[in-house]
Order: sequence, then C-alpha cells, then structure tokens
Amino acid sequence: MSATAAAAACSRALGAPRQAAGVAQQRHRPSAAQQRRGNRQAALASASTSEEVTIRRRPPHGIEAQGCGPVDFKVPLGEGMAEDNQPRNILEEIVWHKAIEVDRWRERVPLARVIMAAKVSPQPRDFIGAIQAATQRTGKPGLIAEVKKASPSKGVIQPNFDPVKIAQAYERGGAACLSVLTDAKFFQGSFENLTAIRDAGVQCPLLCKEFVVEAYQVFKARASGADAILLIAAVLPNSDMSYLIKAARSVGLQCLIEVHTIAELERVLALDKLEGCMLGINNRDLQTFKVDLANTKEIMESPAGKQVLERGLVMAGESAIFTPDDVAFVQAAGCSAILVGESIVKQGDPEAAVKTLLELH
Ligand SMILES: O=C(O)c1ccccc1NCC(=O)[C@H](O)[C@H](O)COP(=O)(O)O
Repeated sequence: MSATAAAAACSRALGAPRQAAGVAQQRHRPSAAQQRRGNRQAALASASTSEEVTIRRRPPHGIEAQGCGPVDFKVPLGEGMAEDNQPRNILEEIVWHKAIEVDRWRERVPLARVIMAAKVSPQPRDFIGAIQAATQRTGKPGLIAEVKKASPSKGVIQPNFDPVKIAQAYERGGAACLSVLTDAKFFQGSFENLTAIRDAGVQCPLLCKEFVVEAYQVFKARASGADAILLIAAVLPNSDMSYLIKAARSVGLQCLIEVHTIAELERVLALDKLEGCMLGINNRDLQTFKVDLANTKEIMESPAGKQVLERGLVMAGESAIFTPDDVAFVQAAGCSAILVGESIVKQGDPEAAVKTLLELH
C-alpha cells in the first residue's frame, strides 16, 4: 500500500471528522476563490463550535498573508475584521500558531510516514497504571513531573536546562510519570527532548505536552517515544476529542484530557468511551494567567466532579502546586494525580525538590 493510501485508510478507520483531521486532506495551494470560501468556512466553524469550545481554532477571517509561488501577498481585511482576527488569549495564540506549524511539518514529513514510525515504535508504557501504582505505594497523588524550560506566563524558568538530567532526577526523586513540553515557540520545548529522555533509559511513562489540534501530532508524539498525549477541552469539541482519542488508541497512547471549568468537565464526561483516558483540572486562568487551586476544589465538588470519583477515573490537579500543603489540598479535593512544573524545575536539585514536595525523605 502506498504511503498516501495508508494515511487515507487510517483516516477512514478512525472516522475523521471535518475539523480534526488533516489526515485525508490532500495538500494543495488554494486558489483565491477557494481561499475566500475557506475563510467563510473558518468563520462558520468557529461559530458552530463556540458553544462547545472557548478557543477559536483559526483566525475567524482567515490568515491575512498568503504565499503565492515566490511572493507573499496580503489580502486587506474589511472594517473591524483585523481586530476580530487577533487572538483573544494565549491559548488561542498558541493554537493558531500550531496549525501553521503542523502544516509545515506535514510538508517535510508526510502523515503516512509519521503513522508508520508511530506503529513501529517500542511498546508504550502504562501511564495511568504508573500513577495508580505510585498512589498505592505512597498514599500520595501520583506525580507527573514536568520537564519545562519556559512558559508564556513566567518566561525562562530554568536557564540551566538539561532535559535528560532533569528527567533522570525527577525519576530518582519518586515521580510516577513525566510530562515533556514539546512546543518550541511558547515553551522552548521540543519533540527531540522527548526522544532524548526516552532514549536515555528513563523508565517513567512520558506525557507529550503538546497543544494538539490534529492527529498528525498524536502520531508524532508516539513516534517520538511518548506513552500519553494531552488533549485540551477548551480547544477540542467532543467530535474532535473522540477522533483524537481513537487515533491515540490506534498506536497505544493513553490520553490526559484537560479541563478548566465545570462545563468542560460535564462535556468531556459525555464522551462515549473514556478507557485509556485520565482527566486533569488546570488551575491556570489563560486570560489572566492567575492561578488558583480553589478551581480544582470547586470543580471536584460539582456533580460532574462527583461523577469522576464514582466512575473511578484518575483526576490530576494541574499548575501552581508548590508545597506539600498544596498537594494535600488537591488530594483532599479528590485528585489522585498532580502535574507539577515550575516549583520543581526551577530548583537546583530537582530530585530533592520532588522528595520534598511528596514528603518522601
Ligand atoms: O505555564 C503557562 O504559563 C501556560 C500558559 C498557557 C498555556 C499553558 C500553560 N502551561 C501549561 C501547563 O499546563 C503547565 O505547564 C503545567 O500545568 C504545570 O504548571 P506549573 O506547575 O504551574 O508550572
């Protein structure tokens, strides 16, 4: 089977929805008429999904600058459109840039090759199982320790950044799993870091902390050594979410589905199948960057939060966890996992930082 036929067959098998895919689509330069049509469809898509997701996946009036052979040209936007075409928050900015980035990756390495690389990668590890085992062993939430050099809210957090050494130190300290940021522009991360950590013999299962908008990224994550992938409910309507979960399962990846609000949790819980998935509540407000652990408590106290516990789903408290008291707070709220970056990565001795946070001395 040719590479293109393999990609198309995979897309059909997964039941690609209109938005998530990029799988079955042929790559071509659009004509001006197609571009105008595309712009209208983009506006429609952002309107039709607005009830489900808070993040617009593309600029509503299309991208202004177009490449045409060797020249770039700009189609001026109508009155009021330029303002509308500005990202409303950092997540939107990240996601809009991601779509362009994924297009570039696909031009260099076609999807079918990435799928094949994902399928021949060494057997994935059980990410959720490792969290549950750590909780049983220690009585504490399983720690997902994040390999994080920089962030949009804090700039560079760890200037002396050696991803492999940090990952090894986290593991020695007692982390159950690791999270590796792969976004280059906003977090100074990379897929190469993920591969380097996997190749260095780290045993902890690895989460690819990527801003997923297309299945391409899911397969790239597996091909780079990930065991789990992040899916953000603010970005992905349920149709895309189920498609991406299926794509992840097809190559043995588990999913961490992240929510920021009760409404997002309610929506995610309505997904058909959540096997191989865990959930996370992010405590960072992406409009203001303010963090508040009370977000986890409030969501877990809602009927949707109670349902998470009744269904035995693993829930992680994410962001702004700095002290053992913070760990105890989110555990009391019902979290059996925590995802921690800044507080442990910025310290000179990440191994000791993990032990202190989990009180494992
Ligand atoms: O960290 C940020 O500034 C940020 C901004 C916009 C989108 C996502 C962001 N962070 C991703 C994360 O989810 C955190 O890296 C993770 O939860 C760890 O948070 P922390 O322990 O506060 O570093």
